[in-house]
This record gives sequence, C-alpha cells and structure tokens, in this order.
Amino acid sequence: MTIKGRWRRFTEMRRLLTFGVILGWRADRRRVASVLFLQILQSIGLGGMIVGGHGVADGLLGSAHGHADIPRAGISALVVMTLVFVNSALNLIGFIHQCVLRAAIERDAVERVTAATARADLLEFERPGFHDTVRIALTAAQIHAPNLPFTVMTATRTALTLVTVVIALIAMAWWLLPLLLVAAIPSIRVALLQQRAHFDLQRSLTENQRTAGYLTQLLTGREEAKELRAFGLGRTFFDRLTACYDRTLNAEIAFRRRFLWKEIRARLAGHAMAAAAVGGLIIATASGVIGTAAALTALGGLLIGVPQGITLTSVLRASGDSLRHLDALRAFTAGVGGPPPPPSVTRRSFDSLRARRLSFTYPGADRPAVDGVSIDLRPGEVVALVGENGSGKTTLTKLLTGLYAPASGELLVDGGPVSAAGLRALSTVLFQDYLRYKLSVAENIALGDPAFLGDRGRILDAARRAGVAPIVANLPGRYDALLGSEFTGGTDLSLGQWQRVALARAFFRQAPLVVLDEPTAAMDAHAEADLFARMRELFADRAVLLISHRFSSVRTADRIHVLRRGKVVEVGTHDELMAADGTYAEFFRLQAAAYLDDPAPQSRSIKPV
Ligand SMILES: Nc1ncnc2c1ncn2[C@@H]1O[C@H](COP(=O)(O)OP(=O)(O)OP(=O)(O)O)[C@@H](O)[C@H]1O
Repeated sequence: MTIKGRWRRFTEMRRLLTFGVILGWRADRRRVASVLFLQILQSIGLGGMIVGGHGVADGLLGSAHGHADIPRAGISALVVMTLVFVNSALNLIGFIHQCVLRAAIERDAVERVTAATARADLLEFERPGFHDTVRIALTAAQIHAPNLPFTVMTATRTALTLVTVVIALIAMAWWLLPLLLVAAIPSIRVALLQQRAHFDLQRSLTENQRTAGYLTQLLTGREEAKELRAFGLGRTFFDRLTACYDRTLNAEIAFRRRFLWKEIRARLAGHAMAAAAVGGLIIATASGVIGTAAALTALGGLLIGVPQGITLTSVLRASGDSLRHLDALRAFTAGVGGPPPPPSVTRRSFDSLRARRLSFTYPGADRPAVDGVSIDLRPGEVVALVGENGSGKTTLTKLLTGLYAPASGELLVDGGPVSAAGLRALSTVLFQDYLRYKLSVAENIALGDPAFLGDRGRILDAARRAGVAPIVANLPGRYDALLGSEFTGGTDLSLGQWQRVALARAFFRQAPLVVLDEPTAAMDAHAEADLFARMRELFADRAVLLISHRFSSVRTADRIHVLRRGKVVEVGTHDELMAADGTYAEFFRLQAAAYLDDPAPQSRSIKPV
C-alpha cells in the first residue's frame, strides 16, 4: 500500500473512532469519562507493579548491598499484592460501567437507525439494497456500537500497558525495544488485511442473513403458525433455514482457513523475535552488561508485553470489522435528527385535486404500473377505481396521497402544485393490507392521527361511525382491551372486526381526502351494505377515492375510472359505462350473473387462471 493509501486508512480509522466516541459520549458522557479514568489508573497500577517487582527481585538477590534485603523484598511484595487487588477492583468497577454504557449506546444507536429508516422514502423499501443497508446499520447499532466501549477500553488499556512496559524496558534494557517493534509488524499487517476482508464477507452475506431472519419469523410467528401447520411447511422452511446457516458457516470457515496460515506465519515470526530478545537478555546478563534483577524485571516486562501485543492485534482485527460497520451506521444515519414528525392534517378542505398524466414505474420493473393517468377529485364526490388485478389502482392511490413521487405528470391542489408532504397532510388511507397493531383498541383507532392519541371523544366518534362500538362492548377492558393474543392479557378479533377498526382509524384522521382500498373485503353483507348506504353521510364534505372489486359497491360513485395495465381505459358514471358496453359493463354483468339463476355470460377479457 502507498503512503497516501496508509494515511487515508489512518484518517478513516481516526474519523470512525471519533464517531464511536461520540456515540458513547452522547449516550452517557460521565460514564465514558469514568471508564477512561479507571483505565488510566489501572495502567499506572501496572507500572507500579513492575517497579515493585523490581524491588522484590533486588531485595531477594541483594543487588544493592551484596546480601539479601528481606524487609525491602517483603514491602515491595506487599505493594505489588496491594496494587494487584486495587487493579482488579478498578477492573470490576470499570466492567460494571461498561455494561451500563453498552445498553445506553445500543438504545441511542438503534434510535438513530430506526429514525433514519422511518424518514426514508417509501420507494426505498422496494429495493433489496436498502434492506441490506438497514440490516448492516442495525447490526452495527445492536452489536458493534455497544461493544465499542469494550473495544476502545481494551485497546486503550493494552496500549497503555505496552507504553508502561516500554518505559520499563527503556530503563532496564533499551535495545530490546526495536526487536519487539519489528516482532509486532507481521501480526499487525495480517490483522489489518483481515479486518477489511471480513467486513466485505459479511456484506456479501447480508441478503442470506435477511433470508434466515425471514425464515425464522415464518417458523416462530403467530400469524404464520396456522398455515405452516395446515400445509405441513415446518420441515421445508426448517431445511431452508439450515441451508442459509450452512452458507454462512461455510463462508466463515473458508475465510478463517484463508487467513489461518498467514496468521500462524506472522505469529511464528513474532515469537521468533521475542525468543531472540530473551536470548539476548540471557547473553547480556551472563556477560554482565545488565544486572540480574534488571534482567528478571525486563523478562517480566516481556512476559506481560508479548501477550498484550497479541491482544492488541486481536482488538485491531475485531475493531476493523466494527469500525466498518460503524461507518455504514454513520453513513446511513448522517444528518438524521429524529423520527419524522407525524404529518398531522394541516388542511381541512380543498376545492379540487387534479392529477395530470401521472406515470410511475417500480424499480426494476419493465413497464409502468401507472401510465399517463389523469383524474379529478372534489369534496362531496365519490370517485371509484376498478380494474383487474395488477392494473395499477393501489399504485395510483399511493401517488395521489404523496407516498410515491410520480416519474412524470403533475399533481395540483386548487390549481397550484403540491408537495408529497402536502398530499400526505390532507389525506387518510385505509389500505387493502392495513396493519393490525398489537396495541389497545383505542390506540389502534387514534394512530390515524397521533397528535390526538388521547382524544377519547374523537376515538368514540370514529368507532361509532365505523361500526366498532358493538365489537368493543364485548371486549374485556373495552377500548383499553389489548389486541394480539401473543401478549399477556391480549385478545384477538376476527378479520372483519379488524377491518372495521382499521376503517375507524381512517375516520379518526379528519382529512379532506379519503382513500378506501377494498374497505369491506372482509366485512359481512350487513356491514358492507351499511357502510355504502351511509358513505355520503359519513364523508359529507370530503373527497372519497374508492377501490373495490365489488361492482355493487361502486355503482353509486360519481365517476368510475376503469384501469387496465396502468392506463385509464374508461371513465363515466355507472349508467354511462353500462351504456358504452365496454370493459366495465362486461365486468358488471359477470358479477351480477353470479347472483342470478342465469348462467354467466362469456367473458371477453378474463382468462381462466
Ligand atoms: N413493489 C412492487 N414492485 C414491483 N412491482 C410492483 C410492486 N407493487 C406492485 N407492482 C406491480 O405494479 C402493478 C400494479 O400493481 P397495483 O398493486 O397497483 O395493482 P392493483 O390494481 O391495486 O391490483 P389488485 O387489484 O390486485 O390490488 C402490478 O403489475 C404489480 O405487479
């Protein structure tokens, strides 16, 4: 490596170490200072032990007066023993501080990663590389950052110990030093080589590890348990999980093998130098260049110094890996203050939302999911989207609510351009695959607008409108009932009941644009009929965008847009579209026939699956 390259690596290491220290400092600065202070005290204690050891050797060998000085040896031994005890006590206190610091750093670092993830663009979640980055940053936050104090402290203690040994050696036999420094070089080189290679290996295995995490969730999750049993999938996923772990294990074994011989050679070279140093010491003592007591103390220093040197290279090897993880953490969380503020509804009304020639393509897809769509939404109107599976309905709603940015086209509110955040702040959505929060009923509803989490009156009102009140009446704890039976005291709802709770969440958010994606898919006939009968009353002065495969639900809409392969192919009222006798009319008749005694008319466009 060139000098420039070495310098760059050095500055990179320094920058990352600073970042590590900042993480610790932010988490608990007093504890960081205490731990550092304790390390310094321990190193001073070690210096005292070497001096005391010299005193013991001197006293026993009688180097000063020609005869043994037992009181001196005894007092020195007492000093050494006291220092050993004090150092072990300081070590224990330091360890306790470090354990607490570890938990505090993990909390801070995980907060940084989750905040950065929460702020990420929704589209990022469609990219596998983003999930790899999050995984690496999380590993850094949960393992490498919390271990950093231990790594830094071990490195500091080892380095300080080495400095102490070096000082002692300078006093006893200075010429040993160059020998020992040269001895350390091969091991340090191999350690540096290994640290970068190991991080690269881990990065290449990240997707495999994410797959292992997913399979573990399938094998252990509550929601997955029934299907695994019904289809007898336990063995299949178990074998796949084993295969994932085998891949990781084999890669790790191959990596370790690759470096084993390099490391043994480096250690052999280092130990040969250390042996040469001991030989030199014996020769120097025999030829009277140094005294026996000084030689014994230098030997003691060597015995302490060599293992410390080995520890330092191990720390270097492990810390390099950690530092690269921390680099990924730093890059991912750079400039992120905290989680995004909730997009509270800032606008209670609008006159028109117009989308013009909107297009959007998912990353990696070869055709647009939405292709040149124009649509108008106005308060007091219900606009419906229909179309076969995959025709782009859900994607279009994500563009209209600011969750995805269109690749082209424009979105105008009251004639002016509107930002993604602006769209989010004026809309409420009931997704087709809404979330079932393992929280209380009240929270499940109020999460529609977290700024009003404790607003009971509003919760009750949204629950009543969505038909949740009769469900809650039968729950222990009523609105405080915990949903999700994997938690203590938790209970569960049927799918249709969950959908009403999700609908209540959409109601709770008092936004002027309401998007309902298959809002009654799991509801019984009564609940569905009731919702559509009351739709206009429930959303009197709001604009409603409704997606439904049930044509009976959309026939009363003010306008119906029929989508096919991302394009709007028909627009009109139910009567207009029936009169046009196109795709809509065909779909409608097909469904209606299922409720009549007549056989279904032949479909022109739907192919059997
Ligand atoms: N995350 C994604 N990445 C890549 N392609 C996607 C993604 N989500 C959807 N698509 C594709 O985009 C197209 C439109 O999907 P979209 O979910 O908008 O359809 P939809 O009309 O809502 O379908 P459905 O009636 O089944 O809910 C489909 O071809 C689908 O395969």
